[in-house]
Amino acid sequence: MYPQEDNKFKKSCPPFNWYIFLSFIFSQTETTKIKENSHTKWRWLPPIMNHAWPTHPFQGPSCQDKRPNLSEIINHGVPKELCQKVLAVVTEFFQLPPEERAQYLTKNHSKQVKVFNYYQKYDGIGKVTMWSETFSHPWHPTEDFTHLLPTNPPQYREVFAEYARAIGVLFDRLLSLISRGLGLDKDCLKRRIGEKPGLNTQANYYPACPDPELTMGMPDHNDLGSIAVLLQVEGVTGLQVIKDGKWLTVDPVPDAFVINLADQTQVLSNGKFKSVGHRAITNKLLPRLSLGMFYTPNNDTVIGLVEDLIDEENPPEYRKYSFKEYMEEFYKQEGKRRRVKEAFELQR
Ligand SMILES: O=C(O)CCC(=O)C(=O)O
Ligand SMILES: [Fe+2]
Repeated sequence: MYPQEDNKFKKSCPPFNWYIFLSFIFSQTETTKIKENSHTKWRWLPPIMNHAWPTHPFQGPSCQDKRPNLSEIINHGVPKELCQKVLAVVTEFFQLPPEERAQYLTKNHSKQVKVFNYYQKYDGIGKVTMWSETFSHPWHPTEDFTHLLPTNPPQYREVFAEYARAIGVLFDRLLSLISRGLGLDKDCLKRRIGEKPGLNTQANYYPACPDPELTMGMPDHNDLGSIAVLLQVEGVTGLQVIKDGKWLTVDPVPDAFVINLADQTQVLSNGKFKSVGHRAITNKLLPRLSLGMFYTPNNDTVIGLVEDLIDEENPPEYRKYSFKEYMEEFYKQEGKRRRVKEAFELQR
């Protein structure tokens, strides 16, 4: 697998010096803060997904989640220059002429490399469409899909492969930290997420929006897999997290990754770690780019309780399911604020 193979990268990492400096970070205000960003050359580009202009104001979805789990980490070992390079190359991709990006446009989710929007149908916000465009593809094993990735921008394949190797190392560290945080052996979570995990990236591009009140970048959701490592461009906010029923803005911190705990971590930890409810809003002045890397079980993996976490005081909260069942439930809930893991909760 990627991390073990990549000794060259490991040697270049700083010591394993984790500093989770903002656990449960929440900014003090829900106001979107926008700073001019001199490093990123943005130009306005209408999203190819959203031709229809929304006709009534966005109401804001409600969410009951009380204890989100989101952190920003620094000293993560992924070189700053590499993060900047990958953001630059993905930005360039979104700045290609729409016809060029449109070759990847699809509603078929079984496609490996695709431009799409998961949330175009969404109850509760009426006719409002999402003001975003997402480019998704696997990030490992590279030899299986690199030939499908864009050749324009020309550096895309090479930069992405280098970034994917570095993030592979990071995922191993995170999974082992979370396992140890649960009092389990360091490989436990990775083992439970299973062989041949789905390793996909999602680059989300949110063009500047003439009236952000009328639409959403990405609606309220929880990530599906185990954890997500999210890189945001500096200087443009958009990510929000729900806490005690309030949306709070997560300002990008220089050189930091946002780490979202996702649904499978909540289930496997029997509710000890919470999957975070989050969304992205748009702004009037600047486009925004975020790049998520995901680590997800494959369809055959059975997600079930970890015996060491269960006792009289902590009875199992979820029934066993295959990830295929979980994804069927996910697609069944299209158009709603998806609450997929809730469908597998055991009734008391
Ligand atoms: O743009 C963001 O910050 C959020 C992206 C996100 O939540 C996702 O890709 O699942
Ligand atoms: Fe997400």
